[in-house]
Amino acid sequence: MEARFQEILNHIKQPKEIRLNNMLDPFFLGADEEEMTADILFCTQEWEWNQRNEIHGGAIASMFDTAMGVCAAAFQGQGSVSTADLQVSFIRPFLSGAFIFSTQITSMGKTLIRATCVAREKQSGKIVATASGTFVPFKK
Ligand SMILES: CCCCCCCCCCCCCCCC(=O)SCCNC(=O)CCNC(=O)[C@H](O)C(C)(C)COP(=O)(O)OP(=O)(O)OC[C@H]1O[C@@H](n2cnc3c(N)ncnc32)[C@H](O)[C@@H]1OP(=O)(O)O
Repeated sequence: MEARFQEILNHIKQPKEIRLNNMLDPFFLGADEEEMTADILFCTQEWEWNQRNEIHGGAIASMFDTAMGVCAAAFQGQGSVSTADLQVSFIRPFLSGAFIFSTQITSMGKTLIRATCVAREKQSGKIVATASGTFVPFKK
């Protein structure tokens, strides 16, 4: 399973062009195949800041999209996924540093993959945001 995650992350980090997934720079920490859970680390960057020097909510939503999308693609075994919906709760500001996004694939259906994700500040372990999303195997 680790090889599959690395394959996906290498794939999204490879392009020389500027791409959002690439710029967010996700780092794989570990996965449990039976539980369909995985941890992905994001280290915040200055371009993600809002005017108050917090991480912009859109960047946080993108981290959730990438974390859960990578997990959905990894646990489905092959191919990519499209995001059908994404719901985010912003609990505490992302001030700086590193954040661990722990995804759980809650349902691997025939047509829909459902996931939840909890983001914690790495240093304190405090929950800073939560999300849920629905993903669809990419057909084209
Ligand atoms: C080596 C390893 C490799 C593996 C590599 C894994 C990488 C893994 C990374 C995961 C990490 C990233 C995660 C972020 C992922 C996102 O950023 S995805 C971007 C945001 N999401 C979207 O844009 C999804 C847009 N929505 C849709 O495509 C569809 O609504 C859904 C979600 C597939 C659901 O399908 P559906 O309900 O059956 O709808 P469907 O009728 O198929 O499509 C609706 C319309 O969209 C059109 N459409 C659908 N897809 C397309 C398309 N691609 N082009 C043009 N039109 C399209 C259809 O033609 C249709 O248009 P009309 O015929 O009505 O005019």
